[in-house]
Amino acid sequence: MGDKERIRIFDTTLRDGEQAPGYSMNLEEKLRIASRLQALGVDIIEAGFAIASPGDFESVREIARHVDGPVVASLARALEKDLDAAGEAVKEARRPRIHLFLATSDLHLEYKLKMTREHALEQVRKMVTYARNLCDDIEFSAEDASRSDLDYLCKVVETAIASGATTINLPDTVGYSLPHELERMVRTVHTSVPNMDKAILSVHNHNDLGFAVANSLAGVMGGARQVECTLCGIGERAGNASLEEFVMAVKTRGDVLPYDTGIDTREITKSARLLSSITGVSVFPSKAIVGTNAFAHESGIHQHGMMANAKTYEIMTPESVGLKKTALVLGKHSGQHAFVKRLEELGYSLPHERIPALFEDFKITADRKKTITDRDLIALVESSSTGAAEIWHLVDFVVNSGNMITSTAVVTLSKDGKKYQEVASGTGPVYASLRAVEKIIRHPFSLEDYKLQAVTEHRDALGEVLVKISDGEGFYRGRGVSTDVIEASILSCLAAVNRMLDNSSYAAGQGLSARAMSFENDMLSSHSDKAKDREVSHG
Ligand SMILES: CC(=O)SCCNC(=O)CCNC(=O)[C@H](O)C(C)(C)COP(=O)(O)OP(=O)(O)OC[C@H]1O[C@@H](n2cnc3c(N)ncnc32)[C@H](O)[C@@H]1OP(=O)(O)O
Ligand SMILES: CC(C)C(=O)C(=O)O
Repeated sequence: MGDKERIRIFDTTLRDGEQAPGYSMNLEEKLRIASRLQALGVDIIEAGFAIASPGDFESVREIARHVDGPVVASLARALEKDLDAAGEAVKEARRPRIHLFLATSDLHLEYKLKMTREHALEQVRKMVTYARNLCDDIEFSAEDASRSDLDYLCKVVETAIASGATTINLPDTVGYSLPHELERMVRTVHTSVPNMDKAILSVHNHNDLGFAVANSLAGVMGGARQVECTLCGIGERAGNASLEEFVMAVKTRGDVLPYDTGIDTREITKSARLLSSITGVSVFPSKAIVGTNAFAHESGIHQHGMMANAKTYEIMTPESVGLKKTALVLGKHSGQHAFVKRLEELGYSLPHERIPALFEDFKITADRKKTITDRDLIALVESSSTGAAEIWHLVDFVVNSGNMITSTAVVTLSKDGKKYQEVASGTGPVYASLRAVEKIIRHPFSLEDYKLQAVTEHRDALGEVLVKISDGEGFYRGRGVSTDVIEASILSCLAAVNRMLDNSSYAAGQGLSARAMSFENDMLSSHSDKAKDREVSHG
């Protein structure tokens, strides 16, 4: 680390970040973010824009009072009243800073500020001098620097430093620069402003074209030693450079980037989560570093590689950003290696020969559901066949139902490789389907109990149906699981039917239905007993 140059991290989550619609925070929330930023190890916290409102002033002042370590800054226009407010708000900070700005591009000067270049230069001289009399640490930003005439920009920077600025910030205010242009601007200011050695050069990049982090790295290569950024990249319009992306780029590519930051990267995830919980805005799942997918793998080939060596598909460890571990998410792209591993983690060491069928069921479920949770897997394993002979199988079904019509169901089952189809109607689609089953199997039964419940959360949850049927000889239970409740109902009914028919042939030999009865007794005495439950499941 010794030969690496230190880049200061200037966090503006509470100022530029808060300027994004939907990200307003109250005093208590800002204090929580500020103390998180302190734990993260940022060098400067821009706490707000003191003149903007009494609430903003109060927030800056309270953060200045509470923060211990980082510099606390307030933004100000190049106006005495703004500088007075900013100076007053940060004065109790252990390390206060006033950050004033004035635009330098002809576009902003002519249309927005209605100033000539000369007038603006004089205003910079006067206002930086004024600010320096209020505070020793003065940052001057040349707003819209990247669209400013470069010679004029250099003159403004020289004047600001001569008037007492200790940090010079060159914003790409509208995210217009390409990385090589940004680097060139910073390098030109760095090498041609005569008194540049008396101030630190800084960059502040917006993300309108998605270059904010790339431009920040380019700025550093051009000579900047302060980078302005925000948690999760929030900020005006498309946002600012994201703190976590810049910091992790510097850390991860330390082989070619001879820089270092003071950030404790293990605090990153916690910080992003706090921001999200305070603002109520969730992080885009694919967001680099802090998105829920940033350390998650769903495809079989990647999961297999990850199980062999995590470096195959991860360039940084989840622990390095404060995450516990990589997530191997099971979905339709997953393979058997990850599937078996997850089952083992859930406590299922299944015989080898059961895996292909289970995996096939898993793929069918995964085609229907967006993600497969642990509860889905448990439901799949638990509902796989282990008990009664599989006499009848579901081939397909169609139901026609509505609140103004009688429900009808067309069900096709197979037995010994032959298909059988029946149509039935009923007061609801489940009833109609079960009647069609009854017609096909030609063995009357009554439905004694029916329970439907979601086994997993979310709208695409697996539904579990538990039925109890009776043929007058005994009671038989069945369980079915599917994302479709009608299908789950038919499957549960078939599980019970197969049990019933299996038992009938047994009973025909024995002359009684003792097995069914004793099973029923078991079920009644231990309703939640998984082993019994498995005994009647349909495969
Ligand atoms: C690039 C950036 O992110 S800059 C920061 C942007 N953030 C914000 O604007 C959030 C906080 N802002 C506010 O609360 C308000 O805009 C205030 C309190 C600062 C000013 O409000 P108002 O006095 O009502 O002015 P308003 O916002 O309508 O217009 C901006 C005024 O500031 C002037 N101005 C803009 N930038 C500067 C500057 N750097 N130095 C001096 N004056 C400036 C404009 O010319 C305009 O002046 P005018 O009122 O004489 O025409
Ligand atoms: C005030 C400056 C730093 C700014 O936010 C910008 O130019 O985007």
